[in-house]
Amino acid sequence: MAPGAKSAAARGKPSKANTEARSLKRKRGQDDVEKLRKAVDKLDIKSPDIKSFTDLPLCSATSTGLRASHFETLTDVQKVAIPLALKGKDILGAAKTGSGKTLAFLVPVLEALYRAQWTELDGLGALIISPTRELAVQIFEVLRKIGRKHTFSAGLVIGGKSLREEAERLGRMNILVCTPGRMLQHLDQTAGFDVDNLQILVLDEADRIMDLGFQSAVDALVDHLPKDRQTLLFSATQSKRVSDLARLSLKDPEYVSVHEEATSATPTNLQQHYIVVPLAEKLETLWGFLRANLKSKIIVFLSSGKQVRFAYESFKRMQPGISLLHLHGRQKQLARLEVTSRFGAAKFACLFATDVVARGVDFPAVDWVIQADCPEDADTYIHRVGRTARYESKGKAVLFLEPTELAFLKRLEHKKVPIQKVNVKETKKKSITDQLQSLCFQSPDLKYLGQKAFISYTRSIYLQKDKEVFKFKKLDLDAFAASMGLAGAPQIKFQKGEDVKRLKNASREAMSSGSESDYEGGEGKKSKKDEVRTKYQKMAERQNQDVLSSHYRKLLGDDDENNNGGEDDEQDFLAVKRVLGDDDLDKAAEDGTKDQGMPKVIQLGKSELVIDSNRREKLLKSKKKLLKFMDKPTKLVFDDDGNAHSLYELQDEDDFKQEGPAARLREQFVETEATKVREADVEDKQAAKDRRREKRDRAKARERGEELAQLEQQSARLVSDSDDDEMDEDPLALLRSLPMLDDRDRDDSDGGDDEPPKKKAKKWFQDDSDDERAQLAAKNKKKNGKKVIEMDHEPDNLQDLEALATGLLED
Ligand SMILES: Nc1ncnc2c1ncn2[C@@H]1O[C@H](COP(=O)(O)OP(=O)(O)OP(=O)(O)O)[C@@H](O)[C@H]1O
Repeated sequence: MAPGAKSAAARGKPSKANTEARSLKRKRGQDDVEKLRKAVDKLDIKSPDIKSFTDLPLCSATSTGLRASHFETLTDVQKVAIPLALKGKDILGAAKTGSGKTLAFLVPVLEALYRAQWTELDGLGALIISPTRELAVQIFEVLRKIGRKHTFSAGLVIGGKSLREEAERLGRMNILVCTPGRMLQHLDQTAGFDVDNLQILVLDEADRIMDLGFQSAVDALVDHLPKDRQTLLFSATQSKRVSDLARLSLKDPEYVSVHEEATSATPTNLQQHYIVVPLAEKLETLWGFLRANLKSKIIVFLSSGKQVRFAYESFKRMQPGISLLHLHGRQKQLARLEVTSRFGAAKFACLFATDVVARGVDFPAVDWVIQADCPEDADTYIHRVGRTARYESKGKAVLFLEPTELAFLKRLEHKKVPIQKVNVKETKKKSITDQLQSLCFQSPDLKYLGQKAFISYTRSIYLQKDKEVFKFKKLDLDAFAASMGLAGAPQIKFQKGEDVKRLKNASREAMSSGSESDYEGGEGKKSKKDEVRTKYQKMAERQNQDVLSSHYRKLLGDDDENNNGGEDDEQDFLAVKRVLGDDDLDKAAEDGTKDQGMPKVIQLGKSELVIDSNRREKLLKSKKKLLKFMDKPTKLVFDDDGNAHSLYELQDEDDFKQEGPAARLREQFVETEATKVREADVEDKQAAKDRRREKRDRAKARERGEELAQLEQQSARLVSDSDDDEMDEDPLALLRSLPMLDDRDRDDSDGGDDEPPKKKAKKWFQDDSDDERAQLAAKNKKKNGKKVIEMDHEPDNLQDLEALATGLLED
């Protein structure tokens, strides 16, 4: 490059050569786009020659990205869906799990924007919606890989960051991958976020997104989007419901169902089995399975987050010899992402999960999918087992069926799911009930988790729609509770009219009741993050955790519930109340209320003291302080036999009559009581007199001390005024200088000006009113560090004064 050109570039001014090069490039780009458009128009979508990505009219950026990501051969669904989508058709795509649907929509997205020569200034061109954050992250990663040579900006909108932080970037994005709730929140609240140019809308796991749980969010979201756009819907279990198509304003959609004719709805390289396991043997069967497959990568699906937590926590403590992970919708986003990436990278591991990863998530090389809890329907079954045997790999799946759930096999058959029965080897069976029992005994946390897991499982069964499969009444709940290590089956009550799917879909924020939020339907709701709540308040708020909640709310004094009238009963799933007797007080004080699982309630007389904070816990250590919480004491008298009686008791009427006429008895009673009062009065007066005398004597003694203090001050002053040498020479000089009684008397009578004589004189004759002053003086004395010499009489002669002076000097 010429020096001149270099300096021009350095100054930021494009050189003539550069400008020419750029316009040439643009021209070539336009030519390319034009060629591509023509090639797409000419593309025969039914051509058997379309086998690999190179057979498709794709721009070089996309082709390079695909090649660099090692994607060459097209999968069945890609062969059919990509050409149609390139031609701008709306698509309803259905293909088996792991068959490559992600690329079937990502490639057309990149191509559509490329051909439209989309730039940053054009705003949002494509929106891809996923039901879960995990899946959204995964789609975004694939997009980044294959789109690496494109210049489009792409973003992930799944929450987790502040709305404002996300909003700042939204305006600059060309492609967004999002979950419905969060996206809707932005569309509603982010000023200047313009989606009017949107070219393509994609719904992955479309049947799920069109489902009840997302209905309102998706409808509202679609309302914001322009009608004139291309729409692509994909799922392994696609529905062709006309109502759904109308909701999304699809225009003559092409139905791509490459495996419709297949004999099985699940991948052919997937082996599927079921075992019949009574509910009470489920955990030990699972344990036995894990112990027998330590060198495997396993996903265990359970029906609720609470069960996931219980299975994970209890198995972890029992150390099966395989690394355990757990994932459910109530975990924080960061933890969820960390678990997915850890499990993805692991060679051997077991992941306990809810349906949060049932759909779409592409963990590599999963060997086993265990469905320890029967899924709610056959579609969920298909998606769950689809986490293994993906693309061309093999996989195995086992479904645990309770003997009462065998009707589920019919549902599977109807959906063309080939499944075979197997039995667990007797030698592999091993009870873990004792271990779980002792674990629950040792750890109240685990026990509490177990109770919650028990309730959430039974509740989910009760709420299932398919009553032919899920027969709540036939379950042996006591045996189930025992198998979890619980001492008894927690008491449960169900709310009428609950819908299991609705509960499951509702977000964590939306449901104060705390049901699982495995999908991201309503995450746009306002969070209560800013409120500071205690652990017990949080426990109380989780109504749907079913255990103890209403009880805690009552303990916390929340009157709302008490005002609910009839609702009270409905919400009172289980009432567990720990009331400690007085005997427990010391014990509780000793252990400092170690049981952190629940607040303690101490019965104090008729009232209850709730120990729900550290401050109150400390209270336990002071019985004195506890007294203030007690009712007023009742005075009792004890008879000779040691029986307690209240102070006044009615006498037996017959006994009373035998004692004589009532009037006489009354007179007698009045007389004896009056005598008692008179005697007591005399005693009281005497006692009062004695007290006064004692007080006077004490005051006198203090007064004398005061006087001595005065003397000391005087002597001290004298000492300081006199010459030190002189003192050394004549120690009696001080003594001689002491004021003599006669002098004072004289001063008194004379009313001389030198000293305040009255004050001085008074010191030896103290009355009650002088008490305070005397005390003050005594205090001053002590401050000066001098000893107060107490005399029981006035120093009325020289000896006394000598004694006083000696005392002072000695000091
Ligand atoms: N053309 C291809 N060549 C090689 N591998 C591919 C191809 N297309 C997809 N794959 C791989 O197949 C796996 C499954 O793909 P993908 O996740 O898109 O499946 P899916 O149909 O969306 O599954 P699900 O229904 O579970 O969501 C991925 O690991 C992906 O990388």
